[in-house]
Amino acid sequence: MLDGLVAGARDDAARRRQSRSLSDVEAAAVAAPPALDACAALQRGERIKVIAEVKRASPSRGALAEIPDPADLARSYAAGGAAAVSVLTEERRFGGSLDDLSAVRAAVDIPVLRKDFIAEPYQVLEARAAGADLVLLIVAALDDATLARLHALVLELGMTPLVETHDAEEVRRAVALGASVIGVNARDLSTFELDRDLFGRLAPSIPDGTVRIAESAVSGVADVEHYRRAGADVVLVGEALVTGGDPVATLHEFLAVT
Ligand SMILES: O=C(O)c1ccccc1NCC(=O)[C@H](O)[C@H](O)COP(=O)(O)O
Repeated sequence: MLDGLVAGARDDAARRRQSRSLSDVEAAAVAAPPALDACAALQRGERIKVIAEVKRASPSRGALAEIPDPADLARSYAAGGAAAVSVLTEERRFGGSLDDLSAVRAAVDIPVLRKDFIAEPYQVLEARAAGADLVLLIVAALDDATLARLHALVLELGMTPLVETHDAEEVRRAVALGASVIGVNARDLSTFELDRDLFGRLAPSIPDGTVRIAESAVSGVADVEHYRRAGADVVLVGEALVTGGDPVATLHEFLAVT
């Protein structure tokens, strides 16, 4: 499944490159207003922090929510106290786009994450050009050399890499890279099964001082409490916010967790 998602994202990037060359996107990335300090925004606090996701659909769940105006949803997330907004920009299975990212960037003054299947420098440059502050790098999708190259490029452009892991070996690779923000995704990318205890098993291997993010599988406040007890500084939440009624009220519930 992951290979297919990465291949699709690469094909889509190649198509966009037909109308926007590497040098054009590079110039736009350099000219974009500076990225916000996402690492500072996500540092451990007295209360848990939330990255709130703009998520229309997913391979595991199909269509989730219409979201005609991602900027409006992002404003609600910011009003509810989210520390950052995640925008799924993958087009085929998640129904997202870089236009969504640009619209969200223009609407909020908190950090914005490009959540996609990033495998090439062109996609990192696109992210910066669209105003992203954070870029997802999925360890399972990248060999060490590519991971290091993309990680360095994200930093060079002033953004923060969110390095996503699924097992102990991937955490080891993320730590070896010097990642300052590491996510553990509870969703198995092959079976889509959710394991809410995975974060707790892997978190002790993530060095102190690193921002530890528990990604996926929050369906209610009990899951946020569970992740916090296991050491999460931040939870990344999609489905529960886009399907749960008033996102501001849901965020207030989650953000009360100490
Ligand atoms: O959500 C999926 O089905 C999915 C499948 C394959 C790769 C990635 C996938 N999701 C991306 C994410 O990591 C989540 O959107 C994000 O962590 C929020 O998860 P949730 O709160 O469970 O919607």
